[in-house]
Amino acid sequence: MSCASMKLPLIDLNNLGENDSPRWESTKIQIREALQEYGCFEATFNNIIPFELRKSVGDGIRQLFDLPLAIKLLNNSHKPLHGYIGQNNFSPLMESMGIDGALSSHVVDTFANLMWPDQGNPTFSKDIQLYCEKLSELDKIVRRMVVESLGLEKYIDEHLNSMNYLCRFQKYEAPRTPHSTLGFFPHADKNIISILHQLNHVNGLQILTKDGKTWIPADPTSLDSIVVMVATSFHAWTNGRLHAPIHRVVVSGDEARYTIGLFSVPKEGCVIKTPEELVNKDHPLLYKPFDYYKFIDFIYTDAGRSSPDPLKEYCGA
Ligand SMILES: O=C(O)CCC(=O)C(=O)O
Ligand SMILES: [Fe+2]
Repeated sequence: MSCASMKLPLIDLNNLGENDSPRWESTKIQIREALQEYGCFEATFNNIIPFELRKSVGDGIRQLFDLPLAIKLLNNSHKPLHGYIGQNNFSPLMESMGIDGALSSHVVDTFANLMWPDQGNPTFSKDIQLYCEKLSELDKIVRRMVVESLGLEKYIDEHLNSMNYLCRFQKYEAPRTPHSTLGFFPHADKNIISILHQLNHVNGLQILTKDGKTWIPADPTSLDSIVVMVATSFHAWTNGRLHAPIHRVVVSGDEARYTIGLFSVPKEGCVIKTPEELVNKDHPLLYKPFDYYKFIDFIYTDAGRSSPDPLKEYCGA
């Protein structure tokens, strides 16, 4: 069932101050609780992403999806889910594109030159870089707080340095029917942390509660707010202390939905290994160390596709 009256925890991340300040410490507790119980929260972060930047990013992404299909198909990648996805059988209303390594100006310029071959798109490049830079700060704050809250300060640098950032843009075509239609099938993300930002007024993201009974609408309180979500590999690293929620997108009406996501993804060759400090009698080891991209390859095998819990299937302890 879907429950319109339930809401995600709302956490204000403006003016956090230094590590160890009272605001930092109290926010850390809120984040840890939200990620344990819901696997996600809604963050207000409006001092960090100016209104003009959000608007300009939104305009750029509309222009991007309006490009001819032959151009959009040039956004390809050998990694699954990193390049263009057209209206596929699983999610026919969705179209999605990605920039792998979006904090590098060279990477973003290369993408823009591919999409707009005449003269690139300097506004788009500048906006996306700045935007990803800002959202990556948010990702780092959240990961630092989680690691601190687990008493694992000594792992912070290693943890912060072992990630790349994948930026993805999503468009969900308006179904133009009165009833709700699935825009993105139910799934848990596989990476570390996903940050999702809805760019227009068309809602649709829903998060399944931990007990699997209720879909909570993640409708943003304001267009400045952002959803921060735990993905499977972070759930594994924390030995199950953080929940990686199943989520889906359901759309209705006559207007397309646009979103942008920034995903922290382990670097190539990175092995996810639960720190020994998190394993004890009450918390037996859930997953053996695994190579992130080998796990992703497994998901696309027959065994991976048919498993309700592919990580457990792949490397359950
Ligand atoms: O577009 C959205 O709101 C959700 C996208 C999503 O779940 C994903 O890209 O993994
Ligand atoms: Fe997702």
